[in-house]
Amino acid sequence: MSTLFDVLERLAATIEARKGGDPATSYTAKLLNDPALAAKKLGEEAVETVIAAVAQGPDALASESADLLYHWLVLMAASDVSLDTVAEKLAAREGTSGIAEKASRGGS
Ligand SMILES: N=c1c2ncn([C@@H]3O[C@H](COP(=O)(O)OP(=O)(O)OP(=O)(O)O)[C@@H](O)[C@H]3O)c2ncn1[C@@H]1O[C@H](COP(=O)(O)O)[C@@H](O)[C@H]1O
Repeated sequence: MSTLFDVLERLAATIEARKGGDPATSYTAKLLNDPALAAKKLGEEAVETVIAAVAQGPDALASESADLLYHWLVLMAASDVSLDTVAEKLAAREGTSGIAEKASRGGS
């Protein structure tokens, strides 16, 4: 069975390969050609994920999460943000509690 990480890696490669593709035959290419549309779709999928979490149950939440991750990967590609850069940001935060980090910014 593929892990989430395996699937995301394959999906990211598929998305990358759609750059310059035909928007008439590839939904991914359509979004890659229009980063604002990709961002709008990600926002919609985020809202749908929240609704699934609070009102639709685990299976719907899993499906909406898959939509969310796909659209997030497309937005990263459309905006030329490498996944390695996101990984660096997360790695730099490892071991730092969100509560401590917020307090260091004067939050409560
Ligand atoms: N994982 C996905 C994936 N998840 C969701 N979607 C599409 O995302 C679109 C938007 O989802 P919505 O829930 O908003 O559906 P909708 O209401 O019909 O969309 P709108 O009318 O609002 O635009 C739908 O058309 C889904 O089919 C995806 N489209 C593609 N992929 C992957 O990307 C690959 C390449 O796709 P193409 O570039 O289209 O060949 C595919 O083989 C898949 O692996």
